[in-house]
Amino acid sequence: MIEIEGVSKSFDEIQALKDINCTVSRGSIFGIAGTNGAGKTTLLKTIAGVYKPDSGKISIYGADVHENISIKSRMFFVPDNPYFPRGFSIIDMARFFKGIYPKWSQERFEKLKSYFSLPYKKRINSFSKGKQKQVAILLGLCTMPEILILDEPFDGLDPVVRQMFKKVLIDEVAERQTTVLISSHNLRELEDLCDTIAILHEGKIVAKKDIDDLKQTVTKFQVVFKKNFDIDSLKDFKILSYIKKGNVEILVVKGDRQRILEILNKYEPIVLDTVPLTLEEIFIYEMGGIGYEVKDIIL
Ligand SMILES: Nc1ncnc2c1ncn2[C@@H]1O[C@H](COP(=O)(O)OP(=O)(O)OP(=O)(O)O)[C@@H](O)[C@H]1O
Repeated sequence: MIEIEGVSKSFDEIQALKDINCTVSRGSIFGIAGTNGAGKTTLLKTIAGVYKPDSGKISIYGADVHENISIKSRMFFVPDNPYFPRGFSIIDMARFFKGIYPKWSQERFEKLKSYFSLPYKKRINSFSKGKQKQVAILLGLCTMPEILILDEPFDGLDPVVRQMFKKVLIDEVAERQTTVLISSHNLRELEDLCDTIAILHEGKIVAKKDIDDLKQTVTKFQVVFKKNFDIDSLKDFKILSYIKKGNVEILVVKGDRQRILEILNKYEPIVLDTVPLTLEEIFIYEMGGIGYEVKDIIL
């Protein structure tokens, strides 16, 4: 539903986005990870129609998003530093948004209000950065968007509130099929929330993965074999890492776990452990093969 085709964007001599191609399907939570300056904000602002790409295009529901008011009215963008008019409280903002967003839900506002403890009648500009971000996300949810774009939403939120927002977002997608795009400089932050994660580095998408698929297909095995193990017996699989430490062999292999276990069992292992991998480790192994210094890209 969101089609990004050959998008590039420069600011003077800085090329912030370089030929980005990607599709985001409806009802998915799509994460964009990358270090400071990778191009995350530029990509999100281009998707939100704030920036016009220098080349390429972004289509949402088949139409170009830039200067398209009808599409923009179906999305909500929470920037890294949300802006609130001077002197406005959350209640004032709710009243203001009710007037400009046709699908504003007062019912949802009341529900979220009882859930998130915030000073609803105080000036938002006096709030901490984390609290201002909470307000922006909360108000964004009440506009009942079809597409919710969140730039570094968890930055500055304490762990309890972060978990609460993650739950609200997951419920939102499950109930309303909202498409959510989230950026973060921390891959771990996106791990338990996103269906798909793209890693942006120096303006390019250097990896894009379906999370469930990844977790199922990449396994780490720690084995002590009785018989001499021949790594060639796994030639039908992609070996992402193979290390031998004394008599312990550590393999990270992509492919059907059951079939791999059958092969390893032929060497009569004395010890055979399958170790769950974090998403970060999977990306490191996967991208190691294409020569990126992943540790520098994902924090
Ligand atoms: N309005 C602008 N004018 C000039 N350069 C810009 C502008 N916006 C972004 N850039 C540059 O484009 C590059 C990508 O910036 P962007 O803000 O998109 O990265 P980011 O991944 O969101 O970084 P961060 O995590 O620090 O917010 C950077 O080199 C940045 O300096």
